[in-house]
Amino acid sequence: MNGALLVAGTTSDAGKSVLVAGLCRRLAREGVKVAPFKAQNMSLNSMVTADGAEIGRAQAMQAAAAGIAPEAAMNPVLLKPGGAMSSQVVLLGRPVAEVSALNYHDLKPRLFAAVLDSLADLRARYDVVVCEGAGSPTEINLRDRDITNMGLARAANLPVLVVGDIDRGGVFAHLFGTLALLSAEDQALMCGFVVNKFRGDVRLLQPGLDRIRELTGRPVLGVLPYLRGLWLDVEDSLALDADRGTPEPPLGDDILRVAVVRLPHISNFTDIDALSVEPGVVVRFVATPGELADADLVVVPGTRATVADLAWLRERGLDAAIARRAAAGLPVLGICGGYQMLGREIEDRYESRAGVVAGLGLLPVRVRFAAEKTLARPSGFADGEPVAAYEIHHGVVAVDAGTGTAAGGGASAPESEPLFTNAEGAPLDGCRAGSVWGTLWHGALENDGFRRAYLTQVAQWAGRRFVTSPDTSFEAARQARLDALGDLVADHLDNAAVDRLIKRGAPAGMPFIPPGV
Ligand SMILES: NC(=O)CC[C@H](N)C(=O)O
Repeated sequence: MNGALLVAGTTSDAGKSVLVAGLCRRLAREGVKVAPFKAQNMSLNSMVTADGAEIGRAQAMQAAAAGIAPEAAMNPVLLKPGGAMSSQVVLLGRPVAEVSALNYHDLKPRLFAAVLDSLADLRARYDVVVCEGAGSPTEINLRDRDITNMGLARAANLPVLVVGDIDRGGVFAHLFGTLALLSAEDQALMCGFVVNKFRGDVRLLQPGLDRIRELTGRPVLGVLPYLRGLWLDVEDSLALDADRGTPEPPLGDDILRVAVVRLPHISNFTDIDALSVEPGVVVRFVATPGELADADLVVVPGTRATVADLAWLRERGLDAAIARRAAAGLPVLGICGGYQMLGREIEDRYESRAGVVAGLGLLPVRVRFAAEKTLARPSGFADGEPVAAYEIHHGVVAVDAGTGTAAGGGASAPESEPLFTNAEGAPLDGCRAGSVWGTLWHGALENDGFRRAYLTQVAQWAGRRFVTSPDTSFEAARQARLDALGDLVADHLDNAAVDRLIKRGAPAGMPFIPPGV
C-alpha cells in the first residue's frame, strides 16, 4: 500500500491524535511502513529526537505506534504558547522566533514550505503517511492561512477524514457543519467521518449515521467506543482533566498521594505519566495550598514561563506551603521549570525579561536564562540506577560553589548532592538536599529502576507503608496503550474503506453541500 490520509477533527481533543496513533499501529502490524505527520502542533508537551530536534510529544507517541524513531519531519512546526499572547515557533526542531498570533501569519509562507518539504520527505521514505490536522479544519476566519488542515490537504491532495467527539454532544451538527462551511474545493477532499468516544449501543446511533450519509453523501467509517485511561503522552492541557481512572490497588497497606502543581504554563506534564502507572499511586493536579496538605509528594513540574508561574505560585501562597513541607522533611520534586523555581535566584533576560528574581531558596542553585535553547538526550545514574532523559530549556542551572547546604536552613540544613552523575560519579544534572530534589531532566521517572527507588524513598519520608511493584514497566504500559489504540481502530473502523482512501485518494464526485463559504 502506498499513500496518505489526513485526519481532521471537529474540535480540539476530538480524538485526532489517538486515531492517527491507532491507524499507525494497525498499519504497522500489517507490515506497512507507516509514519505519522502533524504539520503544526500547538503544545507544551514536547520531546527531543535522537538528533536533538524538539517535536510534539503526540507525534513521538505516534512514531512509537508506527514502530519507528521520531524525527523533526514528523512535526515540522511546533508552537509553544508562553505569556503575553506570544508563542515560540519551533521549526524543524529548533526555535526560530517568538511571535504573537497576528505576526505569526507573516511567517506562514516559510513555515508552509518546510511543511510541504517534510511531508514529501516522509512520503519518499515511507509507504503511508498518516497526517493529523489541528483544531478544526473549518476555522473559516483562518482558512486562507491554514497550513495544517485543508490548506495542507489541498496542497498535497490528501483525502480527509473528520473525527467528532460524541461525548460532548452535538456530534451530528459538528460533522455536518464542519463539511458544509468549507468551499467546494475543500469539500471535494473530505471523504468520510468517524464518531469517537461513544458510550452505549451503536444501534441507537444508526439512524443518525444513516441521515448524515444521506445529507452529506459521505459515510461514517467507524464509531469508536469511549476508552478510559488515554492520558499517556497527550499533547495538550485539555487532557489534564482527563480521567486517569482508579489506579491499581497498592501492594503495601498505603496508597501514595502525589500532588502536581498545576502551573498556568505547565509543560511536559507527561513527566507525571510514569507515576500514574505505579499501582497505588494517586496523582492529582492542584492549585491551592489546602490541596497540598495530605500529599505525600509534591511535584513542581515544567513550565514555559518560569518567572511568571513562580509569581502565580507566590500569589496563591503555594510558596509557603511548599517551604513548610520541605522544612518538615517531606518530599518535593522540581522538574525543569519547577527545579528552577526551587533555587535561590533566577536571572532571566530572555523568557520573562524580568531580570533577577528570587527563587524559593530550597536548593542551593542559581538559574541563568540563555538565548540558546538546550535540547538534549542525556543519560546517567542516580544511586546506581540508570536514567535516560531529555532536556528542553533556556534556563541553565548552576549549583552554588562552596555551599553544601540548602538556603534558609541554617546549620541544620541538609547537605546537597548532585542528583544525576555519570558512571564515575561526576555530576551531570540536578541537586538534592534532604527531601527536596530538582532536575532539568524530563522523563527521568520513566526509568523503572529510578522511579521505584525514588518512590520507595518518598514513602519513607512521608511515613507511608507504600510498596512499589517490582515489575511495573513504563514502556510496557505505553506499548499496551498503543496496542489498545491499534485494536480500537482495527475493530471499529471500516479498514478496507480507509485503506482505499489512503491508496487512491479522494474519490471523484464528492457532492458539494451548501452553503459552503
Ligand atoms: N521545560 C521546562 O520546564 C522549561 C523551563 C523554562 N521555561 C526554560 O526554558 O528554561
